Amino acid sequence: MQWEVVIGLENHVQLTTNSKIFSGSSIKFGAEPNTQASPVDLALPGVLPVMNKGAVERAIRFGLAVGAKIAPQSVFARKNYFYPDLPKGYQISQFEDPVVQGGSLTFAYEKDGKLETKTVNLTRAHLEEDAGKSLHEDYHGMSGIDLNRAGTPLLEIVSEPEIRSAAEAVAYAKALHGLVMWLGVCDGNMQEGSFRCDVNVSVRPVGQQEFGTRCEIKNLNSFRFIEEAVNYEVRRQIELIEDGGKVVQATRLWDPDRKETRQMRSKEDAQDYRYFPDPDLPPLVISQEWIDRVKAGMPELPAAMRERFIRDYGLPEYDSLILTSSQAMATYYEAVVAKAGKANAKAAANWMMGDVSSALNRADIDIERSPVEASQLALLLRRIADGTISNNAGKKVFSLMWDAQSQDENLADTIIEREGLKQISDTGALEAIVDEVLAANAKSVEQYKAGKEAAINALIGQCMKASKGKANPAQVTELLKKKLSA
Ligand SMILES: Nc1ncnc2c1ncn2[C@@H]1O[C@H](COP(=O)(O)OP(=O)(O)OP(=O)(O)O)[C@@H](O)[C@H]1O
Ligand SMILES: [Mg+2]
Ligand SMILES: [Mg+2]
Repeated sequence: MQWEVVIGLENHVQLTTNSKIFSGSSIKFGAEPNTQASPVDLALPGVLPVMNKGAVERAIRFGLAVGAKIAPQSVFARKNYFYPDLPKGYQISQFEDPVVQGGSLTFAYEKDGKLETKTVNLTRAHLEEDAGKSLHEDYHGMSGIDLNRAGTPLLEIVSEPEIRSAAEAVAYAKALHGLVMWLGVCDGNMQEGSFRCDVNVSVRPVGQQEFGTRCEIKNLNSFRFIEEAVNYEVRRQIELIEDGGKVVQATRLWDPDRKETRQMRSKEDAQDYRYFPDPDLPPLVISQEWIDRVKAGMPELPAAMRERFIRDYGLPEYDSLILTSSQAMATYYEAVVAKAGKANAKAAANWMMGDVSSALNRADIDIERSPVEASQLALLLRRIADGTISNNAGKKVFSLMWDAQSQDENLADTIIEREGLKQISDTGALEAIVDEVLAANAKSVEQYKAGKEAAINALIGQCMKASKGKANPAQVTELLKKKLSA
């Protein structure tokens, strides 16, 4: 049987406010346990929550960026459940009328060596408060509760079940991560839990309309865990069904050490939470003026920048998506093009998606910390474009520039000179090489003259070898053709 994978993601994005969503307590990470929990966060009797405007503003930013509807009026509800880290016995969230409705996210990824782009629709994004944290290790031999995180503002972003593989799920999550950081609504720190992902996974026979039963893997805080957990879960569900079993809707946890998902609890449905509007909070009203004000203060958005890259630099959609996957990447790219010229825009994109990205991945650093500066890369591109060095020599120069960790604006020239990488473009010198090669390769010459055009490649290869790779291949080809047709 052929199976199709169906995935929907819920992302909990911690907002970059200074204080909590309904109280003035700080949300700064790393404070002593229980030093940042106010009576409001603890729901002590007689206190009332007050909505943090900054959190709403960030939700509006996000909604505008994904082309969603910003609800003119949305409602906070109580989601009731019992857990030791939830001091109130309920979480304030949004249920029926979320603040952000609809929208979509477009992203690029590689599938079986092919470059793909995809748009996933969003269901909603709603504001809610985070719960506290149970400390199971090393607390006087007991479990302790740290309520510092209780009341931290979150935006929960929910996708439609339109994702079809682990690779797509990772690409979606990365695009979302890049976007919320771009917008400044989240610091994106996954180790500190600022960006967490719940992955809903089901499988169905190819061709079947109805969805299979989903399992939800909670709280994944790395892209690798998303990939591993989805792949494991898909295999588990298929094996279960093929053995005659049935998937039960459940919440599962990913165990990164044993590389498996484990059932945490059978899934509760909305009705189990007994949602009802929070009587302590009035409806959240957002005027068009407020939306306009937020819009006016937003940076150029990735979607607009993408269009501009396609229009102004002639880039394919895939390239434009990759280059706008983070603001730092886009800024770097534009700085390279500004110095290397628009004619080198596509070459700059290729370099960034190729050698630059590989080097960053190997060093496990972001582009902000790249030892090769945009202006240094731009000079290298110009030297390749003007024929000073070959593309291959360019790769060597790049790797030497990377290791040099130098601020030298002319680093590329310095290295080309030092390593003697300049192409031989002097026609006299080239002619000598070409003549020599023609004399020594009578057989290829004969084949070419007999109409086998591919025979010229062998001759080009010989010329490159004779010049130790420094001949300009375009010039060599031209010279060879001229001499062979003479
Ligand atoms: N059959 C299915 N297979 C895979 N994903 C699904 C399926 N049905 C729904 N989903 C996805 O599951 C997610 C459901 O999230 P939603 O927040 O609406 O509800 P929930 O998980 O029940 O609530 P909670 O926020 O309490 O976890 C969505 O991303 C949706 O696309
Ligand atoms: Mg949810
Ligand atoms: Mg869920």
